[in-house]
Amino acid sequence: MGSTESSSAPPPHPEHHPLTQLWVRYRQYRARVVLAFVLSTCRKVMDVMPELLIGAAIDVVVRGSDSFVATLLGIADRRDQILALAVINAVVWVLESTFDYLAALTWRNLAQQVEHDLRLEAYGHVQGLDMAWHESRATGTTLAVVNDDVNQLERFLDTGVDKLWQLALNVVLVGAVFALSSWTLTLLAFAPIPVIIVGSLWFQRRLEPRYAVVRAAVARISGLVSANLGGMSTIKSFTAEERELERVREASEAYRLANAEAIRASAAFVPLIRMAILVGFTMTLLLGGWMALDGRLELGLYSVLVFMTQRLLWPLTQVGEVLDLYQRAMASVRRILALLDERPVTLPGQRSPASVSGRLELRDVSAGYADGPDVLHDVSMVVPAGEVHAVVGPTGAGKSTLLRLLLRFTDPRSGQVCLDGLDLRELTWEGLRGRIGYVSQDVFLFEGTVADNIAYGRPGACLEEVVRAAVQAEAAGFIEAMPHGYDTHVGERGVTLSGGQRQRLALARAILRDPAVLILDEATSAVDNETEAAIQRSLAEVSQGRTTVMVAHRLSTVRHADRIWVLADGRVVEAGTHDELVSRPGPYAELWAVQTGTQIGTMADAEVG
Ligand SMILES: Nc1ncnc2c1ncn2[C@@H]1O[C@H](COP(=O)(O)OP(=O)(O)OP(=O)(O)O)[C@@H](O)[C@H]1O
Repeated sequence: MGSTESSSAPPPHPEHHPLTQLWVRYRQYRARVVLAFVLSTCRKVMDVMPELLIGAAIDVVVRGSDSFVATLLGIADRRDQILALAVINAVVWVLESTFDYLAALTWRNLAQQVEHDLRLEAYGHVQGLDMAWHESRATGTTLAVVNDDVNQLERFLDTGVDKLWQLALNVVLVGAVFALSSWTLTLLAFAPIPVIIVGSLWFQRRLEPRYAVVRAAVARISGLVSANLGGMSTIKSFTAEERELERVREASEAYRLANAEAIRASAAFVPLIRMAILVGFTMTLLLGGWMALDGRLELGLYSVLVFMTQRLLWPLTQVGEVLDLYQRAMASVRRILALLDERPVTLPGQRSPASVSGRLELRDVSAGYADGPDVLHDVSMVVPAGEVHAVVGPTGAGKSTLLRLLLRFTDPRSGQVCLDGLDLRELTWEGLRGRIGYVSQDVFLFEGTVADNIAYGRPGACLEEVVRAAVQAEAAGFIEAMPHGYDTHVGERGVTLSGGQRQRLALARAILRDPAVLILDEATSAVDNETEAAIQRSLAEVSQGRTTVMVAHRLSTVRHADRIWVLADGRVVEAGTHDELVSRPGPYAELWAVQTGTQIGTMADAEVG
């Protein structure tokens, strides 16, 4: 859904009713929705027939050759008339069962299809939103929309819409039978309906905000639990289990109370409706009976109307339940549509050059987050194609922000970032990110095998290529030592691996991509000195012919870089080779002295680690 057809539909007005918005947005379902309504209607028509047939049968018994059936079908014999009614009855039941089956099939398949498509659309949409959007929103909140809210709509489409339609049809069809029989009884039987409708609308208005609160409470629990599961080691290390349990208890209690509020309102509905029904049913029974005794109403018709009053009014007790489902679904649809209406700020460009040399340039770049102050100020730097450059500086200096600009996770507030002289904003995602191998500070591994995780860098890579990348990233040794080697399953987020092992897998993944640009954000911070030295050697090899930008705290990691950029407070304060920088007093030389434990200026050739 969505990607093709919904995008060609005119954009629905956000203030329109959620169902109208769905109808406008997803025109591909319209034919199936209409078919489902037609089948439901046929089923309902068949459904009211048996009562009419009972009335006709009583009429046959009472009036014989003057009966309605005799007149209509031209059958004189009473036994034959009853036989004819029995045959019609059998046909009606078979038809009803058939329509019932087809209607249920259509509604349910539609519900499943919508659920499937909407979930995919919502997830696809979320993936397209800016990193800033993701960082500002609890994962669980988004999860609640993609899972729970989409399910809620499915439940409504599965049974709710059909039930609502059946109720409405019921009123119309039974109303027609009444109207054709006796106006007095019609008025009596229908008298409670306005009470029921006004009551329903009143309840609906009261329920709506309550369900919005319920949905928000669900999202809160989901957000909290998913964040806590991700941070379990921190919770345990601070023995904060009790505190966290308490926070979840509070969130769950808020959900329970919100639900209790909604239930209190919805549960009062049915008893109210029952009282209204009592009046209508009693009046039909009483006055209809008197009219039959007076000979003003045929006996057959009297029995039909008594049954029909039941049929008319009792189903209306379900209005509360259906409205319940309806309100929950509408609250969910609003949230889904609000998510789908989120627009990414960072949009891809149109260009995707066939080949890229990898020259990077920042021209007077200033950048920041949301409404906050600039965290990079007028940064200008050039990384010629094929060179290895490092960005160092104290924590909070803006190093990661600079890397984010290179990947276009965010755009500069002013200035330009260019690849091969082209502003990154002109490039497609594939044209930019497709050229980059990125190893982030917080390595993300997927549920799957080691080989799968490395091959993520280039789907379709053969095992030989995967192994070669692993060797280059100094990962082959520990992978081969694992019980199943490359087929070893790494748990969610790679929790079964050490930090250093995860980093090396991520490096192998980036190398396998064979990118023009390699971006490493603290890519070797978690490995020991020996492994780091080994990775350095392999990096020297893999960075041949590709531009590499690396951020590192450990200066020993970057000392062989072609150029080192020193950032402080969001500005470039120094730049040069390691030897140049250590040979003159400045922040780099100071940092180097601190890290090697030597005097400034005397340790240009110091070996570290
Ligand atoms: N997602 C964000 N939203 C708002 N501010 C942010 C965000 N990420 C970073 N910052 C702020 O931007 C500034 C620069 O942060 P950045 O992560 O770029 O520094 P860094 O040099 O990489 O630090 P570190 O060495 O600790 O990783 C900091 O003041 C930080 O608080």
